Amino acid sequence: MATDTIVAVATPPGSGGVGIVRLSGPAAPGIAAAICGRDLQPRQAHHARFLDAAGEPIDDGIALRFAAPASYTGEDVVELQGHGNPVLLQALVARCCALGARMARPGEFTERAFLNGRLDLAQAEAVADLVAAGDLTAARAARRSLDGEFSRRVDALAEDLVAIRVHAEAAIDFADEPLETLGGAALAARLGRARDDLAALLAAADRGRRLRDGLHAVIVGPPNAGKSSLLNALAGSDRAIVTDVAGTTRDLLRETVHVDGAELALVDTAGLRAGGDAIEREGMRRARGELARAELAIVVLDARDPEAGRAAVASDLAGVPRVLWLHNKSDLLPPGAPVPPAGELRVSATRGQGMEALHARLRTLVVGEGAAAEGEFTARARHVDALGRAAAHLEAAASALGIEALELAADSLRDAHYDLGDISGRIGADALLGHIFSSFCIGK
Ligand SMILES: Nc1nc2c(c(=O)[nH]1)N(C=O)[C@@H](CNc1ccc(C(=O)N[C@@H](CCC(=O)O)C(=O)O)cc1)CN2
Ligand SMILES: Nc1nc2c(ncn2[C@@H]2O[C@H](COP(=O)(O)OP(=O)(O)OP(=O)(O)O)[C@@H](O)[C@H]2O)c(=O)[nH]1
Ligand SMILES: [Mg+2]
Repeated sequence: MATDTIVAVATPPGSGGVGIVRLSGPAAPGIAAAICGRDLQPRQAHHARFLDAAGEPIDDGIALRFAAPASYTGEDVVELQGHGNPVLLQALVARCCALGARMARPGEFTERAFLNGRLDLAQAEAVADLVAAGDLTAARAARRSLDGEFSRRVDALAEDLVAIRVHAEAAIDFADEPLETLGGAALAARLGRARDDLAALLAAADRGRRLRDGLHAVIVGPPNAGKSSLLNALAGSDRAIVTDVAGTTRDLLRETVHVDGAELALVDTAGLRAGGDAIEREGMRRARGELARAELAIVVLDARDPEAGRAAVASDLAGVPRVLWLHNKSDLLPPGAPVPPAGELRVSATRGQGMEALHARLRTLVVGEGAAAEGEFTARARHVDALGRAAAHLEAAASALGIEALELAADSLRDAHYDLGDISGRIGADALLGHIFSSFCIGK
């Protein structure tokens, strides 16, 4: 348990209806009593004046105390909920510091919740994901991780590994007997199941990671096809200038959008065509530079003449790992117009036709096939990496078991078990902690 007391403004910078100063640590109740002029009862809302050193009110508001260990951090916690004015909030923080608190580092409240066993590491990371979630689907996935859904699956697997390790270690002690008589077949079967479970968890975690990390997607196509209109439709706002003049967009325009929980870092670009003035040519140069780094190209064609557009961009798409072809302006097509080739979508950016199918396709491109929305949770590259290492160690354990090299198998099983421990942070992960919590916002 920490001996010092931390303080920070927990609400976002700027002014708002209410602003919260949060304290955690043993001195929090005393500091709050000095500021409020009386002791605070745990879990009761008190309306109080928040006093400065001279006894003059800095603000008035609601004071709340949570007594250790029944608090967010597991320590004594106090919240001073004042008016949402940054000047007043900073004055309150300064007063808390004068009374013995110190300013919290980013993520330090959640770090303390972790250190005091209120959350495991994957859950603590999910707090940051929940705060950053760009839509409700992403928030729900983060919520599941925060509730421990991901951690429970990791823990269940870790428990299986413990049982398998115990079995393997016991067999080592009877090394003069054949493995068969020591339940070798059952051991191999259990290990096989653990490998299957791990593979399924790895796939789910990788989807969770892609959900969180998103894709860098570049919108390209011939001039006037509706690229900027598409960006606006996906963003749900008039981000980009749209006109009927070919060559409207010159510079790159970046916008992060969320489709069904998946994040896309979208870039609108200048239309690609031969010729153009100096500005337009510079715009095309930038568009091609962006394409070279794209994880996904969204090609917008005019549905009335897709082949001309296709020819104009085809040579620029080499090396882009994913390409989605859209036939835009479907509303202008005559009835009975030929349907696009398989895999290509017909949409109308301005009328909204086909946008639902587009959302579904984009989500699949980000998260991958087989991504059941149900039960999805957020995960990070760090988790996927740990699961991948554990999977490699289980492979090695299975091979070793196959040649009855029990000691080797036991070593690999232990390594796999430790890999899983990195995810929850329950088995020595000190080096990771500073890195993880420093990416939080202050006051979280
Ligand atoms: N005002 C306020 N709102 C907030 C937070 C906060 O710290 N303060 N949170 C901060 O992230 C989130 C809620 N998370 C919280 C998690 C646990 C506890 C807590 O006091 N837990 C105790 C008591 C549980 C109970 O009685 O229900 C415990 O777990 O023992 C508080 C907030 C979002 N809203
Ligand atoms: N009817 C119809 N018009 C559209 C649609 N999408 C875009 N447009 C119109 O097509 C014109 C060009 O749209 P933009 O979004 O500016 O096209 P762009 O591809 O960004 O064009 P540049 O930036 O010049 O390369 C505008 O007049 C839009 O209103 C659509 O789905 N249906
Ligand atoms: Mg444009």
